[in-house]
Amino acid sequence: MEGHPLALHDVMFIPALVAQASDEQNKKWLRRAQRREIVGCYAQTELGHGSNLRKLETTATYDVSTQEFVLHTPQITSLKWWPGGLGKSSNYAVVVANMIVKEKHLGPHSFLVQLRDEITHQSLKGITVGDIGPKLSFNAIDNGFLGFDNYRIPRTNLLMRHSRVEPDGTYVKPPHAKINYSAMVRVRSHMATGQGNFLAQALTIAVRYSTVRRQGFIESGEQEVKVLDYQTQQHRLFPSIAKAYAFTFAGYETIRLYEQLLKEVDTGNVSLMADLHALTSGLKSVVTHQTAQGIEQARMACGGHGYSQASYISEIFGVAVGGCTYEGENMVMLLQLARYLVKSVEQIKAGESGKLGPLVAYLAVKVDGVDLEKGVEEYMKAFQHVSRLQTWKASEKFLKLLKSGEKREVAWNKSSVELTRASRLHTRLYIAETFKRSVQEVADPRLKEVLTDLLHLHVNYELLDMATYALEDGFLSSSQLDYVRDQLYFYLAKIRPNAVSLVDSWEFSDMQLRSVLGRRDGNVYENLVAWAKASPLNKTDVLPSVEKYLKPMMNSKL
Ligand SMILES: CCCCCCCCCCCCCCC/C=C/C(=O)SCCNC(=O)CCNC(=O)[C@H](O)C(C)(C)COP(=O)(O)OP(=O)(O)OC[C@H]1O[C@@H](n2cnc3c(N)ncnc32)[C@H](O)[C@@H]1OP(=O)(O)O
Ligand SMILES: Cc1cc2nc3c(=O)[nH]c(=O)nc-3n(C[C@H](O)[C@H](O)[C@H](O)COP(=O)(O)OP(=O)(O)OC[C@H]3O[C@@H](n4cnc5c(N)ncnc54)[C@H](O)[C@@H]3O)c2cc1C
Repeated sequence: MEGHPLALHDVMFIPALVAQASDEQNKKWLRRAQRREIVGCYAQTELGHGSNLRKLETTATYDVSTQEFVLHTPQITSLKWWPGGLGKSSNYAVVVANMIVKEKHLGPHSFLVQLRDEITHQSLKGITVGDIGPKLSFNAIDNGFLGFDNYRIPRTNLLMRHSRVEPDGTYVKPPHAKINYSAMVRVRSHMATGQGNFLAQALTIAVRYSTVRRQGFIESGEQEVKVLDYQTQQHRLFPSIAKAYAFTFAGYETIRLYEQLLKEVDTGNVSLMADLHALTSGLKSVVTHQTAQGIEQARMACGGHGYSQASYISEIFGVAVGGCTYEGENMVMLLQLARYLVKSVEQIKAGESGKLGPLVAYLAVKVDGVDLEKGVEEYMKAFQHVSRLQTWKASEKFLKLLKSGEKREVAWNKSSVELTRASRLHTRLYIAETFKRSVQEVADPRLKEVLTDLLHLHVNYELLDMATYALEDGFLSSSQLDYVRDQLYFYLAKIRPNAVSLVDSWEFSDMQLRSVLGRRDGNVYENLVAWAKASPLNKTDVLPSVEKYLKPMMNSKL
């Protein structure tokens, strides 16, 4: 859970080689990396810049006389800062640097760079490298810093699957300007399943514990109830169970799309890139934010014991919440999706709705109302409506400012809160639709019934959560919202008997969960006592600090 020093080797270093190195280069490097003869990381972010990649300061200047690139970090803010596994473990890195050839700045490109001696592991001359120190979490990963002092690498270490620099310095452009960002798109494509998994772990702990913990009464005179029987507890946990499933389904789809993209790019077809970038930018942002919220609710649902490290939920939270920042800060990524949404609106206004991709086609189709009692399809129409409403509103605001003479960037900034709202709603629609499609495809009727209950819970919870948008233009009436509320409570109660099976179906072992509260056998109290007794403070009855500090204080006559 805390990560491990080779995580980035598998998650980004190897995928960057696969996607960006040529076949010839990979004959040299990939097999060695896969056999872990060399250990690598992905070094892009700098002390001064992470989000704005065009302003990365590390330069790779081509020296035609020696056919080498000279890597250099000219000032303190140019140091690479944050890359996982960089500090101590890696001896190689895929380094993203601004490439300069014949004095022309050609933007960020990826290079394979050796950092440490393969035998002694000592850092090489011209390289400064180390660990950035303790973090909120993820402390088993050595996130690092890296500086270059005119460090030379061969020309052939530029990853050349899509763009090339010939020996004489001729630059061959990639088929798409952002193709070098593929390692990030890959991780973003995997994040929905990864985050769904974090959420699932926290929920397994909280749901299991909630069937062990008894506190208070629902009907007087009865035995104290399992806290999971309280409607508030169910409302705290069950919508997140639905989300963990929904995120996993959405993630399967984006992983498949990424694999498809890789194949298409190899045949020169880059048409999927913009769609996948927009989709994964929104998805990573919404999923990480909602996962962090869901995990924190799971912790609070465990009361005081949730705050103990014995719950392990705080560690899961610390790791998961990092996802709101890494692979693109969430606001920045929501604004990337917003660019795509605004462009879609501009297309519709220009009478080109036919050109819209399938995920945004709904933006052109107005619906006057819905009959929610007819089922999930009507909820989808309601989600489409609120997303369309907000997307148009935000886009119109931006376009109006533009028309009034504001500079594009200023108009964008003044509309950005509204734009991020549109991106979230669009992404939540996508999550609901993939959830619906995935449940429809389930063959086993008993499984399908339980998942359908979760889907119903999800759509009711979501619609209620975005109700202000739907009420704003009278699309939904307050009596329709009463219906949604009733449905929500109905499904909370319906899911209760299956709640433990739903979390057990994720099959986390006790070793994986590392939680005293979430133990499969339910023996929470005995093990909490044993866990407390094992605390380092309990190794001796009287601590040395008693003689050193407490006694002098207690005996002082002052
Ligand atoms: C098994 C798999 C993994 C499982 C993961 C599960 C979790 C498990 C945990 C494991 C360990 C944890 C790992 C943590 C690892 C973390 C790694 C990192 O964080 S790496 C660094 C990540 N950094 C970023 O994400 C930086 C964010 N910034 C950007 O991406 C860009 O700067 C930007 C997109 C914000 C802007 O880019 P820029 O070049 O400046 O764009 P322009 O303004 O010039 O142009 C915008 C234009 O380009 C299009 N665009 C941008 N990016 C892409 C892309 N990737 N693909 C396609 N198109 C792209 C964009 O849409 C715009 O198009 P336009 O038509 O002009 O609107
Ligand atoms: C756990 C962890 C692991 C990481 N691993 C790696 C790794 O392996 N390799 C690597 O290269 N990097 C890694 N990073 C770095 C990470 O990718 C960056 O921190 C991230 O992309 C955010 O960039 P930043 O730090 O520059 O944030 P900033 O951009 O400085 O964000 C600060 C604030 O400014 C806002 N902001 C910035 N730009 C805009 C804008 N255009 N519009 C509106 N608001 C804006 C943001 O929303 C945010 O609120 C890791 C980070 C973490 C936390």
